[in-house]
Amino acid sequence: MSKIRVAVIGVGLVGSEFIKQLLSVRGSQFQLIALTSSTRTLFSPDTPITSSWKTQLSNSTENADVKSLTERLKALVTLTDKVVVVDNTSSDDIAALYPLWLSSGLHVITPNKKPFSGSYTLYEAILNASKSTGARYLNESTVGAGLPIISTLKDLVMTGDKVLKIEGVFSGTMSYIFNQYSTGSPDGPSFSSVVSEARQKGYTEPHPADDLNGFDVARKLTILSRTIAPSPSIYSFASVETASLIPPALEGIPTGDEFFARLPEFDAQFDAMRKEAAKEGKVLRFVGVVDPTKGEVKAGLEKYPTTHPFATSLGGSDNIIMFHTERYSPRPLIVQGAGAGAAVTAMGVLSDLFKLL
Ligand SMILES: NC(=O)C1=CN([C@@H]2O[C@H](COP(=O)(O)OP(=O)(O)OC[C@H]3O[C@@H](n4cnc5c(N)ncnc54)[C@H](OP(=O)(O)O)[C@@H]3O)[C@@H](O)[C@H]2O)C=CC1
Ligand SMILES: N[C@@H](CC=O)C(=O)O
Ligand code: NA
Repeated sequence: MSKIRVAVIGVGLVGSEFIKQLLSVRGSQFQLIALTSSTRTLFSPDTPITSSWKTQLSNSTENADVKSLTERLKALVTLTDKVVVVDNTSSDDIAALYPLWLSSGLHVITPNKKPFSGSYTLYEAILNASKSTGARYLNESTVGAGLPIISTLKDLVMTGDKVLKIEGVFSGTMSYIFNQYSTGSPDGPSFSSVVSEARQKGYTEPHPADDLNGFDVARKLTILSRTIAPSPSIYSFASVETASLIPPALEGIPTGDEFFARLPEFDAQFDAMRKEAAKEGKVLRFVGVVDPTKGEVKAGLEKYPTTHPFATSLGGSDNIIMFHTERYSPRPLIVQGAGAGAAVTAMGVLSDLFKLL
């Protein structure tokens, strides 16, 4: 039986859950052979990595060295056995290695948005490297976590449907925040307290400012645009028209902890926005739009009537994504459900691994 050998890079929230789910697949053709944290590498092609992986990794004497790991992984690729790198980091340095991995015949699976939403030069290098060897990259969890968003979009495009517009709530963090914060009532919990809850629930990016500045949504919109048709017209996610929620005084704060310490200073500012929306009979929701027909890609905070589906049907970290296409018109194809959190994100990553079988 041919094998798929799996090397995991990044063993944080999603990485740990992915390992747990992977190790519980019964009768598996998958063999976990390597782990890399930001400080340690464990390369173990012969001795199984087990549910005691944390101890195995911390007992490893090898410092983290992804380039040297890459060389060893390359040597394991055969005509029948695949080797896949699962990147569970949010690192740009790791993203820069995708062309090397793919051109070395290593498949790549990831929830990391950075490789696909950064510079078009990197994105093009990823596409070309994948084409040159046939090694695949799969990134379902980059948009809507485990929800079938990328696979649905690929199916629509591949079968000749024309995408007219994709719109929705693309951020689990923003969804959670505004579902709790803006319910149509002028009062409620403080803004900083609900952001803090979103972080505790594992919905936020490693630095929560990356959610609140809208960049996470801008990255997802870039990925969707490029999945419809690769084009340098969005040179990077920074070209997306994005309305940040970060008060100017908190821009550029280096750590999440410092950011949280100062966020309560701005609760009154957010409260005024909530009150204004409630006065109009509306709620606040952070939405994104990709409109290939108008060439428009944008993300920002909008007001919706309390009867709108974005107000009535979302709870928790739900994403809702509406695909308006030639075939799905005038009523869109809609995907909805939890769009952040370790369990559903790791499930999306594992489902990509099954696609390699
Ligand atoms: N949480 C969620 O709901 C979702 C997350 N994602 C994506 O999943 C990815 C992981 O998120 P999450 O698990 O929440 O974040 P975490 O911060 O919990 O995990 C990221 C891990 O990557 C490690 N890391 C960073 N750089 C390197 C490196 N160069 N080599 C090896 N390891 C490294 C970090 O180690 P250290 O802490 O030591 O720096 C950390 O353990 C991100 O790209 C995120 O955008 C996607 C969808 C949903
Ligand atoms: N921080 C992101 C995680 C998933 O992509 C979000 O809140 O949606
Ligand atoms: Na998804």
